[in-house]
Amino acid sequence: MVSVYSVPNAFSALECAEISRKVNAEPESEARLVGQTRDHNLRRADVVWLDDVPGTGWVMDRLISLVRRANRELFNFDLREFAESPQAAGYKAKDGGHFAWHSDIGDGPVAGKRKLTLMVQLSKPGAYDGGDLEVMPGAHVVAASRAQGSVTVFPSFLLHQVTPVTRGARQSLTVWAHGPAFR
Ligand SMILES: O=C(O)CCC(=O)C(=O)O
Ligand SMILES: [Fe+2]
Repeated sequence: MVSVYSVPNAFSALECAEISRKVNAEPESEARLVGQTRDHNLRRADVVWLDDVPGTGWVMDRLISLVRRANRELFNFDLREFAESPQAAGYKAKDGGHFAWHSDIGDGPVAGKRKLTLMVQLSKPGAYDGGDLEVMPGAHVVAASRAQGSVTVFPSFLLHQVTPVTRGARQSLTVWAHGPAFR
């Protein structure tokens, strides 16, 4: 069963650089978890919500068409909306950036409706060591492509992690598609 979908060059290097530049111009806040708590053992990252970044409407349009394509070609989930802003995350070696094993489906009214998770690699792979997004679709771990501009899509209930960044910094962009809760 294949349950991780990937698109190699969903964004060009130039587009990734433009997104990063715009995101980096905004004030970042420390990542909070579902329920608004902070737990550095679970996650250490700085986040910027894309909805707060001017001039990124085209990014959301692209993300929507990528999610639709992944859903049409592989998942066939009942998706209804994008109920949350995409989130740009920065994981820095100097801060011990990482995100331990978790599922994206939370208890809240919005996080409970997450069905697909889409991640864009904004950084060049040589900019950092570690920082691999690993997804567990079954007994084996699947590592997301590290290529800049690549997109990885997976069901939000799957366990996944970002291994600690040990050199440099990694930036990613994540968006969720929502629909009636799995049952
Ligand atoms: O940064 C990533 O690659 C994944 C982020 C993530 O898992 C999340 O925001 O829930
Ligand atoms: Fe996640």
